[in-house]
Amino acid sequence: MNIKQHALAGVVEMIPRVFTDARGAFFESFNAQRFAELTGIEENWVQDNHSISTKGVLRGLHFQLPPHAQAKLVRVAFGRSLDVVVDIRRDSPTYGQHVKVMLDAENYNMLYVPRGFAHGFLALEDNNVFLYKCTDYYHPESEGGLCWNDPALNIDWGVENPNVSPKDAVLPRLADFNSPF
Ligand SMILES: Cc1cn([C@H]2C[C@H](O)[C@@H](COP(=O)(O)OP(=O)(O)O[C@H]3O[C@H](C)C(=O)[C@H](O)[C@H]3O)O2)c(=O)[nH]c1=O
Repeated sequence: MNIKQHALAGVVEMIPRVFTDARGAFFESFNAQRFAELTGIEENWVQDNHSISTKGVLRGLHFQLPPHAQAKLVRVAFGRSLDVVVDIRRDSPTYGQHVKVMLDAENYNMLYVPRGFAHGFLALEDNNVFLYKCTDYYHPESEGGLCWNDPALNIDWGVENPNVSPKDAVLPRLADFNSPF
């Protein structure tokens, strides 16, 4: 497995070692020991999520508030997604900044999203299968989010009118968000 640090401290992309043969391919999609060795990060992963989207669906930008904040390990098992992570750690020098990572099932890459970051993705193909591990359980009372097209975030999603849930359509802008991170 190779890792790539991104511009936002703590956000790490991993590309696993893939074994191919005449039958197809095999790779370890998660190995706690290898993860800790490579990233120096020790996490207790407690929940796996499986998210299926049609092309043009945008989910985000989401997070859970402390004490139920989640780190996530995200990947695409079928299709491609433009994954976006926004730094919402109030004292961070990169507060409000984002990174975009193309998660492609054919590249097998995955992304570690630490606590203190808002997360979202745009499904670029139909039957998009987005899988991710979380370090805390779903706690709906702690759900938070930011508006996907907040001009202050300046995120170029590459689309004008994604398919956004009614809940996501009314998420606040960064200026109206008082970060507890
Ligand atoms: C997240 C979650 C949702 N649900 C239920 C609640 C709703 O009845 C239904 C859909 O939930 P929601 O519309 O919040 O799903 P997404 O819009 O995909 O939310 C996720 O999208 C972005 C990309 C994230 O990073 C978060 O993990 C998460 O917020 O699943 C659960 O039962 N458990 C869960 O962990």
